[in-house]
Amino acid sequence: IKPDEEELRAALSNLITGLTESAPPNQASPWNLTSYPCRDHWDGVACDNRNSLRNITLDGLKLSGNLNASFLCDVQSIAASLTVMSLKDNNLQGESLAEIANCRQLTRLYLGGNRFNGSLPDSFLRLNNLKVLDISSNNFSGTLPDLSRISGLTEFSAQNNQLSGFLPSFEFSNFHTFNVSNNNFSGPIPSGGDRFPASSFTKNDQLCGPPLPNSCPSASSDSSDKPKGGYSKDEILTFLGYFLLGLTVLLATIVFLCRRCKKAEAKVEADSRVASVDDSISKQIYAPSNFKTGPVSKSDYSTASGESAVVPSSLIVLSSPEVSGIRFENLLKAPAELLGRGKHGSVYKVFSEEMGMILAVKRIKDWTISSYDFKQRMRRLDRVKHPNILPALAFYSSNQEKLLVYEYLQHGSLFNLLHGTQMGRTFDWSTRLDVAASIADGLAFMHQELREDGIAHGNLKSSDVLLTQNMEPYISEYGLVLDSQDPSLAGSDNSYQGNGEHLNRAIFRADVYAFGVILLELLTGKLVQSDGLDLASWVVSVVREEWTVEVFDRTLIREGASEVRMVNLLQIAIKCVNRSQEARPSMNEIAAMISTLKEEEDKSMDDASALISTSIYERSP
Ligand SMILES: Nc1ncnc2c1ncn2[C@@H]1O[C@H](COP(=O)(O)OP(=O)(O)OP(=O)(O)O)[C@@H](O)[C@H]1O
Repeated sequence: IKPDEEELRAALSNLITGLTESAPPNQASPWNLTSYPCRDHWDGVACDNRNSLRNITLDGLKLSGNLNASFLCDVQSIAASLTVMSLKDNNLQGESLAEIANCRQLTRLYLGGNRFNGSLPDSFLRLNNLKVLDISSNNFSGTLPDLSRISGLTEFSAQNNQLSGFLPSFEFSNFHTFNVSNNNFSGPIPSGGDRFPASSFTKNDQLCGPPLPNSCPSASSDSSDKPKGGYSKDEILTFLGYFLLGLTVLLATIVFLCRRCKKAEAKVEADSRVASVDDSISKQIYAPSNFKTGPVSKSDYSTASGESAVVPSSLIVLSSPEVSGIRFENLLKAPAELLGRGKHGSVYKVFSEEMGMILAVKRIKDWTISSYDFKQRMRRLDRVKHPNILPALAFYSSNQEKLLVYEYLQHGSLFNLLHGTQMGRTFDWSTRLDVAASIADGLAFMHQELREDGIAHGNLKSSDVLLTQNMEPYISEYGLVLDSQDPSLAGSDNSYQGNGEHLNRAIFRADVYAFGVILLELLTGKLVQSDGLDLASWVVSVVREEWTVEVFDRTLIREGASEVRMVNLLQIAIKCVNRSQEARPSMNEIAAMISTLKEEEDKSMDDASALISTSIYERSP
């Protein structure tokens, strides 16, 4: 028995004990808690071949009491694998469902037909793999979090609750089931809602617009808006418009005048700050190192390293409240550890006492970008956020030096997981597929948003994919340096070929190549370059010889992962590493292909779990 299954048994025992405490004796636990959940096939429990929990189905078992989701979702091995949780038609209650959000792999969550109350936790927005959410027939109240942000949601059932407020602006065309009837929702139904019948929205007194028969009151038409002897809504809006216009002009003038004053002041202040920062740097460089770990000297990431540093600016904090007020000088003083030295610079783990947090500081060397362009680029990147892209918290730029500050993610990179320490984590097929899908989503999103700016990742490798405890990937260092393993992009001098539109396209297609290499690493478990082995050419040649199965990671074969879907993913990878850029698909196309594969995988797991649930009902009296 793997230690994980012990852990799983303990978690499920805690869960079920809490929910059956007040049940009559014949309603006690459906499980024999001295046996093992996966090996002994507990009713309603579906595991994969590695004995990790995939689905838990406890519908209609008269369970009661407070659901404590942390028993399951705070256990890393469970959170990393659980995709379906179904607790329908019991007597469960409890306001604190927030911990369910730690089960980040959930695709289907059924809580309908219970007595849950309070508002739906905002933390549910973190469940970005969710496809089905059923909270119907409970006592939920308050407004809904903006569930329209969960882009994969296709079924939402929330009828028969006391939910109120406006409906989030759902993209209804993605949904095949939608029901919010019999609540207290108000305001207009977002556009596209008329794909569903009125019965999906009825019994919400204040809800209006198609498909409901009552149209929404128009802001301007109704003359009864005009109170006796007063002003109509139109008139009030016009006055308000003039007033705001006047206010804007006034504010703009004040801001303009202040800026002029500040510029003059800043010049004086900058001179003194430069002097003081220079002073602190030179003191530190020549002082003995106070780093706690690692053979790092501060000059490794300070600006000076022998140049009599001219520091034109302090650290620029981006839109991160966590690090506001951070100072470059204090970063230099903090204890640091060298994490790695790459082609383009080094990364340090820095403990910032000032912030009370651990940071990863990347020092980029020899990037010829001007300070101005660098700042523009960083600010542009800061405006594009995706849950799988690690944002920079702050940066520093001088002519000699560029520093980037990120949150330090302690659970290591995809590279470490595949080729180094696994830190007790399993990395089964479906988790690999999830990781691939999330990276593809993140890249597709960034490519779409930053296409016109010509900012691709530029240097994607499995060491840039950092994982959280729940195996959620974050791509770091997006948009920092132009470099690529893509053989079709680099010229003999490693410079980029072409110009204008062609170059722009090539830069994005180079990311596609790099992503293909990551897929190959996930599938083969092999290093990109080990003893001269070029992974992409090796895989292509093996496949050409029709020995496809030979390429897959043996642990995947042992696990019994679906060969069909592994081959499908391999085909996508091979398209990505095509030597001709033009023949490669776009990241959007790739993300869609992988998402379809993931759906097939989830469906096959659901079918397995449906078989198990059927057997529960067959066995119950
Ligand atoms: N935010 C972070 N949190 C934790 N570890 C990080 C973070 N950023 C980078 N690392 C780790 O630091 C190490 C060095 O990173 P770096 O990006 O310099 O390596 P590289 O990708 O091999 O180099 P280069 O990008 O310069 O070619 C890698 O192991 C990486 O996983």
